[in-house]
This record gives sequence, structure tokens and C-alpha cells, in this order.
Amino acid sequence: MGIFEKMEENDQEQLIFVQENENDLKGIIGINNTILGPALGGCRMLDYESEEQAVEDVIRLSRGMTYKSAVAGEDFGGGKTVIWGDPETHRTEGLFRALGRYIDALNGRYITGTDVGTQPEDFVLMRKETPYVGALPEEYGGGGDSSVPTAYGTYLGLKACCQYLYGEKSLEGKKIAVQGLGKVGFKLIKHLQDEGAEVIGTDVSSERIKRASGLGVEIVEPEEIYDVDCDIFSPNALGAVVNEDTIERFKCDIIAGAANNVLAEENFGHKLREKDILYAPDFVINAGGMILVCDELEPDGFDQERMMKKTERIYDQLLNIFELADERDIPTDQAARRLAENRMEKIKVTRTIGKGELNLD
Ligand SMILES: NC(=O)c1ccc[n+]([C@@H]2O[C@H](COP(=O)([O-])OP(=O)(O)OC[C@H]3O[C@@H](n4cnc5c(N)ncnc54)[C@H](O)[C@@H]3O)[C@@H](O)[C@H]2O)c1
Repeated sequence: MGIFEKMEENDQEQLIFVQENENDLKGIIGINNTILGPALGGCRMLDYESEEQAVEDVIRLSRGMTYKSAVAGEDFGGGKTVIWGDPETHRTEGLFRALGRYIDALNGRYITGTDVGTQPEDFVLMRKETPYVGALPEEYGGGGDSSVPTAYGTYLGLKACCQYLYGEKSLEGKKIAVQGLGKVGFKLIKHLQDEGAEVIGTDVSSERIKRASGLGVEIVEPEEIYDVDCDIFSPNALGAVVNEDTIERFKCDIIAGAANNVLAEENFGHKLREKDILYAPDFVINAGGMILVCDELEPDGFDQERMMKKTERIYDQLLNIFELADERDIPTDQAARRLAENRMEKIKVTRTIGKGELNLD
């Protein structure tokens, strides 16, 4: 499929290819949608196998940000940047400052921050060239570790799932299989244990397994996690974990976790519904980190309490989505996208009010 076809399929407004020899920068800034406001989305650095893979990634990720922001009630659009390079060897001052110059030239149409392969300190460097940067360290006025609100929002999301399915939001006594015990997963298991849930976990890192074992988490092999008989399966590691190989293996009532792009393809939303597994759409339940960045960009600066309050809205938003999905008999991820699209349509119309002007000068 050609680039324009891919853009058309995903309602992509803009792709900006940036290249700079001196600092070995090859990147793509993707602006998916700016109906609600400037496009917001992190900057991913990955040693892609091909140009095509980088283009696909930037379109898919920036589209996801459009939905994430719209459902969370934020006034930002969706964007993302991908840098084609190895984060172990290519993260240099020159590269991030060069990218900052290109982002600055967009005059605020796009705001960036960290994602896989980039670190807050990269954006401290970028900020020397542009103010359109979020997710900064606390000492630079940022909100700090985004995995804190992400884990908290995910925990509340699990409670919303229980409320909807069992009529009781408590996680006490629930058996929860957690895949990935990293920044988000580890904080999540603490919330779950505090509420009396039984946690089974897995990771590929021995150091992270050791840390979770220390909390009394029962550990299984990475491949075994899909077969655990449990109430909730919580993916907090990789994307595409609901796929052709795993769909028949799940023995849970609920799938809800922070990982991005949990469904390998959109039709797995239908398959989960057919199997009576309640799915909390990833771009809704994992919005805490994005909410933190949006709060940094408030005119009066970052406010921790306000940010956590906004994160708490994830609970009600999920309940709305589950109701809509049942009313329309559609998968929950589709219901969430409808909610986002409705909000964008309404705001688009609102913003035409007062536009008709007659200039008599
Ligand atoms: N950090 C955030 O604020 C945030 C926000 C939104 C979404 N997410 C998503 O949540 C997920 C977790 O993010 P994180 O910040 O905790 O990342 P992380 O890198 O700290 O943690 C991921 C963990 O998954 C483990 N892992 C990798 N492959 C695995 C496998 N096959 N089986 C089991 N474990 C495996 C890693 O060893 C690591 O411990 C990611 O998908 C990320 O995109 C994170």
C-alpha cells in the first residue's frame, strides 16, 4: 500500500520526513488529527527494519493518540514522532536538538515527549531549541514519572471492569495475571495487593521477577501466563498479545492492562466479545501518562492533585464505554472509538460558532 493510501485509511493529516546528515537524524513526525487542539504524542526511537515499518508505526501510533486524547476529554489532537536509529548508540545531543528545530518550525502544531527508546533527559536537550516539549523531569517543571498515573489509572480501570461485570468494584480475592513487571506493572501489583487481590506475574527480566517475588507474587514462565485460570488478565508488557495464537487460551473474564495496541488486529475485539471476555480498550485505560503531559501544558503549570483527579475519570469513562458497547452490541474498542469520534465531531461544530465575520475595514 502506498503512503497516501495509508494516510487516507487512517485520516492522517500530515507526515513530515526529517533528515540531517551531521547528526545522523532520520525521523518522521506524524500529525494524525488536530480537531481538538495541537497534536500531542511522544517520540519513539527504534532501529526499524525498513522505511515502510517506520511509516506504519508513526501512522498507527499517532492515530492511537487521537483517540486517547479525545476519550480522556483532553483538548489535544494525536501525533507521534519516530526516529529511525538504535537508542543504545544514536541518542546524541545533536540529534535531539536537530529534531527540536524541525518541531519548532511547526509553531506548536505538534508537542512531543518520551516514548519507547527515548528518555526525559533527551527532551531537556531538545527544549534548548523548542518550547513544544512535555514529559520533562520534575526539576524542569515536569510531572515526573508517567508510569505513576498510568498504573493508577489502570488499577481504577480494573475496578471499573469488576463493577460492570460483577456489580462490585472491589478487587479483594480476585485472581489477576499480570504480564510485565516493569515500571507500570510493578506499581500496579502494589495497588492490587493493597486491595487483597491474588497476583500471578511474569516477566522476561530476572531482576524484575526477583523484585516482584519479594512482594509475594507467584511467578510463572512468560509463555504460561496466557493459560492461567484467573478473573483478570492484565497485559503490561507488549502489544498484540490478543492474537490468533492466544485467543483460545485465555481463561479469564476480563482483559485490562496498560500495554499499547493489545489487540493484534481490530477484529479481535469482536472475538473477545463472542467469548464473553470484557476488554478495557488500551487507549482508554492507559491514558494516565498522557494526562500527566497534558497537565504540564496547562497555562498555570503542572498540578499533581489535579492530574490525579483527571486520571480518576478513567473509571467512569470505561463504564460509559461498556454501556455503549452493550447498547449497540459492538466490541468495547469500537464503542470507545465512537465516543472519541462523537466528541471530535461536536467540538468541530462548536468551533465554527462565531466564525462568520464581515470585515468592513
Ligand atoms: N509508562 C507509561 O506511562 C505508559 C503509558 C501508556 C502505556 N504504556 C505501555 O505499558 C506497557 C508497559 O510500560 P512500562 O513503562 O512499564 O515499560 P517497561 O519497559 O518498564 O516494562 C515492560 C516490562 O515487560 C517485560 N517484558 C518484555 N517482554 C515480555 C514478555 N514477552 N513477557 C513478559 N514480560 C515481558 C519487560 O522485561 C519489562 O519489565 C508498554 O506496553 C507501554 O507502551 C506505558
